Amino acid sequence: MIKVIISGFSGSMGQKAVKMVNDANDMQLVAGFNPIVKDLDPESYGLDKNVKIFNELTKIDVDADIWIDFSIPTAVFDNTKFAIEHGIRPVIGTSGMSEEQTAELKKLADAKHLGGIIASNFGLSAVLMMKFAQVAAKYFAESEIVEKHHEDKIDAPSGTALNTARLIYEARGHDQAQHSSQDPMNTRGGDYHGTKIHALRLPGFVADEEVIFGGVGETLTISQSTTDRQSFMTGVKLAIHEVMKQDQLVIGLEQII
Ligand SMILES: NC(=O)C1=CN([C@@H]2O[C@H](COP(=O)(O)OP(=O)(O)OC[C@H]3O[C@@H](n4cnc5c(N)ncnc54)[C@H](OP(=O)(O)O)[C@@H]3O)[C@@H](O)[C@H]2O)C=CC1
Ligand SMILES: O=C(O)C1=N[C@H](C(=O)O)C[C@H](O)C1
Repeated sequence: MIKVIISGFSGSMGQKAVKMVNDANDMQLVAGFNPIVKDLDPESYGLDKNVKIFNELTKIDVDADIWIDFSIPTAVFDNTKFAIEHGIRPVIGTSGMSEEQTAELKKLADAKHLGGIIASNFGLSAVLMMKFAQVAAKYFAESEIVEKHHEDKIDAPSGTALNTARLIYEARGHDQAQHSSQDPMNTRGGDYHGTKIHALRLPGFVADEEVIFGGVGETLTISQSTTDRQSFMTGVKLAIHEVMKQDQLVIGLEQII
C-alpha cells in the first residue's frame, strides 16, 4: 500500500485527490494537512475515521510515502521542504513557486535520492500542449501565451503558462526579440525572456491556455481547455506511481510521459 498525505485536502483539487486515493486499490490516505480550518468534520470531506488531520507541520507524526500538495502559493515551498526533509515523496500541484525555490527543493530531494515531482499541470491536454509548443518554438521565433482561469485563482501568471514560457525559452536557447511599443496602460502582458504572457480571470473558465506562434504571413495556435478538474487526477495517479520508482525530483509531468 502506498501511504498518502494530502495537503489542502479541503480545497477543490484536494477533494478530487481524496476521492482518487480512496478509490485506488493500492493507496491508503493516512493524513490530511490544513493549518487554516480547525475542528472540521472529517466525514464531510470524504475522510475515513482512521485518517489523521494535522494543523501544524511540526505535529505530523504519521508514516507516509507520498505528500500530495494542492494548497496555496505562499505555503507550498515550506510544505514541500517539510515533506522532503522527512523522506516523504512530494507530488506537488500547487502553483506559484519561483524558479529559485523549485531549484532549492530539487537540490534537497536529489541529495537524499528521493523521488518526487513538481508539475505545473497534471492534465494530458496541457502537458501535450507544452510538448507541442517546445517543437514549434524551434521553427517560430516569436510567440505569446494567453491563459484563462476562474476568478478565484490567486496567482498570475498560472504555473502552466510560466512552465510553457520556460520550455519555449529552453527550446530556442535565447530570449525572444522585443518590439518596442508605447503602452501606458500595460496592455502587453507579463514577460518571460521575451515571451509575453496574458492572464485572464473570469467566471465561466476552469483553466485554458493558448500558445500563439507568429511567423511571416502565418500563425500557429496551440490551445487546450480544461472543463472539469477531474481531468487532473489521471496525471496525479500516474505521477504517484512514477515517483515511487524515481530517485530524484522531476520538474514537469512532460518529463515522464
Ligand atoms: N498542477 C495542476 O495540475 C493543478 C494545480 N492547481 C493548483 O493547486 C492549487 C490549489 O488549487 P484549488 O484546489 O483550486 O484551490 P482551493 O483554494 O480550492 O484549495 C486550496 C486549499 O488549501 C488550503 N490551505 C490554505 N493554506 C494552506 C497551507 N498552508 N497548507 C495546506 N493547505 C492550505 C485551503 O484551506 P482553506 O480553504 O481553509 O483556506 C484550501 O482548502 C493552486 O495553486 C492551483 O493553481 C490546480 C489545478 C490543477
Ligand atoms: O488554479 C488552477 O485552477 C490551475 N492551476 C494550475 C496552474 O497554475 O497552471 C494548473 C491549471 O491551470 C489549473
